[in-house]
Amino acid sequence: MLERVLAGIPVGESPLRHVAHLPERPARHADWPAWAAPEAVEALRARGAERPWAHQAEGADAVRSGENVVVATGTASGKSMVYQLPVLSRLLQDGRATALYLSPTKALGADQLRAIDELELDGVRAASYDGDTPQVERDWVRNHGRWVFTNPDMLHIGILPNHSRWARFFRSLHYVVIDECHTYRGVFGSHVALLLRRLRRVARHYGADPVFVLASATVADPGDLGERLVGTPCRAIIDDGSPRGARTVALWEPPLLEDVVGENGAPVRRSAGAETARIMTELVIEDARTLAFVRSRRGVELAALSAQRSLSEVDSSLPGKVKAYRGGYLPEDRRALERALLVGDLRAVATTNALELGVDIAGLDAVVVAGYPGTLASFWQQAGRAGRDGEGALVVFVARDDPLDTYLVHHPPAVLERPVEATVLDPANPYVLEPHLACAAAELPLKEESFDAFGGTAAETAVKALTSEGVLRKRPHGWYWTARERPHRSVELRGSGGAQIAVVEGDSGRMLGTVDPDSACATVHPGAVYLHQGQSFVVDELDLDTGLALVHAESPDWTTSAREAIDISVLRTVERREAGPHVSVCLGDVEVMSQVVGYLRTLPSGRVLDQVPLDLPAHKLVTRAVWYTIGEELLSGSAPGGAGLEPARIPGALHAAEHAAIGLLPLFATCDRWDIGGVSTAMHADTGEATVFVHDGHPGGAGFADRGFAALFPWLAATREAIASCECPAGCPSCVQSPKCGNGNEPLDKAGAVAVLDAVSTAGRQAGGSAGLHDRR
Ligand SMILES: Nc1ncnc2c1ncn2[C@@H]1O[C@H](COP(=O)(O)OP(=O)(O)OP(=O)(O)O)[C@@H](O)[C@H]1O
Repeated sequence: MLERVLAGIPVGESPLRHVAHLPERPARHADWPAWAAPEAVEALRARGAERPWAHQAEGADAVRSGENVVVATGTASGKSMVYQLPVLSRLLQDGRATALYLSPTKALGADQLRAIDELELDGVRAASYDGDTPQVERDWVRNHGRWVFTNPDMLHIGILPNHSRWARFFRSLHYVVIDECHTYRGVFGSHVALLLRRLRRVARHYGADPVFVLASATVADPGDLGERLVGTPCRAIIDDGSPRGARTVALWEPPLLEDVVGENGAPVRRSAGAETARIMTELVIEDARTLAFVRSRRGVELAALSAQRSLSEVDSSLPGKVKAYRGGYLPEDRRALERALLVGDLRAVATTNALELGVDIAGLDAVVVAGYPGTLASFWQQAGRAGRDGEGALVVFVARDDPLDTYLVHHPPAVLERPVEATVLDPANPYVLEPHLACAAAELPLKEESFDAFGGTAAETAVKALTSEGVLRKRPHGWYWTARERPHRSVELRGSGGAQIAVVEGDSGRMLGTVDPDSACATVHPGAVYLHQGQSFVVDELDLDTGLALVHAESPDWTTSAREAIDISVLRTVERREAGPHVSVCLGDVEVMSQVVGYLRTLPSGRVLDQVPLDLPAHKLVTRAVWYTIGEELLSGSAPGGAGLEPARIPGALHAAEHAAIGLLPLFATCDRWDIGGVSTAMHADTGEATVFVHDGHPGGAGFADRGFAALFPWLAATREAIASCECPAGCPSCVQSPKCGNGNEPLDKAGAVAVLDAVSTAGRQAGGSAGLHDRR
């Protein structure tokens, strides 16, 4: 297959940066546990699981014996059985017992519910309770449901606030299943962690103490993720006993285009999407069943279309064998596509990450990953769809024009040998904690004993703040919510809070969706191209006062990206480390003033059409940041190991180092480059020195800057490598240009950035690496 996709490319122009062969892994089996209900075992066997794999038996045993468990094994390793076996057995053996299943999306919940229904076990009474459940059915589920399938949003807004109507269910709650729990990261993860603390408190109120079963893609330290999410220790099951076929992994960097120039004359690479369409075409001709993961819905449609076009020139029967798949399609259409791919009627499908989670598709011949999906965990989840028992499979990772992707294809161990990342979330963020404590108090009055479950002193401080603001009232028996309106609706689990901006089609008045007020200026500014379920709209007007963005349907050729100008001031330094006399590294609270000053229009080829100025208000954000300062002697080179930069080059060098560092932080913290921002300056008023800041993009922070602080020197070393290994002469989107730079990517000094990062890294090494640095709190 690899030879086929490389055929016709002249030697010397090969985009292949590395090829690795991953060996086959045979299955390890165990026996069905003696406690399992025979009907459940029979039903699972009838579905093809003759005997459990070793990790399934280990996990299920632990759950049955009352341990909280997080199972973090590979894609399609049968994680569902780890909860299905103990939950079904309990429901069959105890006619009162109940269980709750939570999934991050309604579609995944529906898939898992269908899998349970197909087992046809009497008396289990599994039912979904989400936004789509009709009112009459809701009453039935509350009164009779035994295994309730829902999502965090519905638990938050529909179930916990009305817990007294769910008394029967809570009283007998034995198990809570949290599927795909690695998706609960960043601010969303912090919200879900607090929601689960509220759930445990309500369950305890009814005398139940449920066991938690979490299923996760492989993540580093799953036990820690489980404990952070649930608030109590979790045993990690990681020793994967499922079989896996051999795989070849190819790292691919699209070539630079000769006749296209980007911003400031920078070279542009062929887009990952175009390259992916080409690879898909070759694989279809080779008769390989292929899945291509593309980052955007629009990209998915374009890749499928382009592959169909090329195939029509080969054989008129081939274009029909390629399709697109993404969220926003009707469930029955999605099912039909999944089936067609599984049975081989379809040869290739281009998809968004909608096919990454939960959907039971595995054993394909090839997977193409177009652009790093943000985390290694996601990458392996996607790659895991390829590989059948006893047969080879191909995985191609195609780099996008971006520093992180560049770094990865040039540093194969960072993809192939690095442990997957830990999932970052911070339930102590006061911006998240306070509203959940208000919800908790509205559910059941808060007592001092409750503080421990919500983070101890952080919770106490938050409750005091809420009391002095008049949100809660202290009475002899605890803190009470006294307003008539409950607080739940004002807490947005998937956003940072505050009133959402409604996106409305001007002509029809149809509401398409909502966006976070914090990101509205960047995503729905006038002129922005806004995608909704694959359809393209252009924003006519953004009114922040009324919370309205008016759009009309239009599909221009270009995409838009907002440009932000940012200013930062230090409110409090929480931690500070000195790396020798000239470099210090700090973590603290900052105030970020940002303003969207314009937007860039870019063609799919990468060619930048123009920058359009905008006049929008500035936005204030109080959050966490990591920053390092560099003394003048080290920048100029008068100190040993210095960067040797003329004063005129310093701003460009720092700016370039900051951009690339933002691009590389996702390697160390599970964030997206859009979750963080940065500022660099040759002289900062608060530090008195040249400073590079990288800050969280959410109020109160989401834990990303903290991760950056903990891993600063490895992070800067990777940043330096990403810049140095890019072959462009003076900076391009693959290394130091940023897609959201408010200064139009000027000034940028690529060589200067390498010199600065070398000087800082040397100072760090001489000070004894990150572990040996002098700490000052
Ligand atoms: N012990 C077993 N023996 C044979 N097949 C099994 C066994 N356990 C599970 N399977 C099958 O393996 C496939 C994957 O199972 P499942 O969907 O539970 O995996 P998963 O780890 O949850 O997947 P994902 O990574 O997509 O979340 C299913 O088709 C299931 O029927």
